[in-house]
Amino acid sequence: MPDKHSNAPEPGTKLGSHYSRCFGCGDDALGGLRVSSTVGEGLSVTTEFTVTDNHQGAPGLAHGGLLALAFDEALGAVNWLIGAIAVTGRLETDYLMPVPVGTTLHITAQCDGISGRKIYTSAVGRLGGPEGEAAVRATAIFIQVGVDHFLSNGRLEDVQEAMHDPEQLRAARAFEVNP
Ligand SMILES: CCCCCCCCCCCC(=O)SCCNC(=O)CCNC(=O)[C@H](O)C(C)(C)COP(=O)(O)OP(=O)(O)OC[C@H]1O[C@@H](n2cnc3c(N)ncnc32)[C@H](O)[C@@H]1OP(=O)(O)O
Repeated sequence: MPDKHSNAPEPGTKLGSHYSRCFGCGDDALGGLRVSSTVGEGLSVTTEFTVTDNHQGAPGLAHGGLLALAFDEALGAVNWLIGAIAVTGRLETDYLMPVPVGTTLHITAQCDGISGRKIYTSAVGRLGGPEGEAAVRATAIFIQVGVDHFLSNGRLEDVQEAMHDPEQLRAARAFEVNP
């Protein structure tokens, strides 16, 4: 298990978006999920995702791919706690119960360990409250990368815009512990 970084936010702290145009957590992504995560105990976060009319796959039920997105965000937020910049290498989801429109999925995500650049994480999403019945479970492996991953692979205009965005710079500073 990695140590929690000494600069990691305290439990109860709401984590911001890592990028304003992120479809999972950004405020500027049209139709995006806009989920936000809160620091939990140890190396964990909690994330709530409320299913709306726009998130349907089958009539009245959440689309599994969008649920996977919410889990990708929640699991990825764990990386803030260890000061790691990382991208999703593998994401596995188990759908245990249908998730109806109008319900809120209460997700708890945690770090399970690291090995080299790999960060192993897992999460459970419950309905009806944080102690409710488990509806979705997920595991993910994130791979630590350097900032050059985004500079080399991202679209230049987006990278440049992000580099001039004070909010984005604030998010990037949170990762400076492991540039
Ligand atoms: C500024 C603030 C911004 C902050 C920005 C925060 C961004 C969050 C974004 C939100 C989350 C996303 O959507 S991320 C977007 C979706 N994901 C991606 O686009 C990733 C695309 N894939 C890649 O770019 C690449 O394949 C990488 C970087 C993941 C790995 O390439 P690499 O760097 O050459 O590393 P490589 O040597 O192959 O692998 C290193 C180790 O990881 C393992 N590994 C590699 N890929 C996988 C995999 N898919 N599943 C399992 N394990 C894997 C290898 O076995 C190896 O283990 P061992 O031999 O050492 O044991």
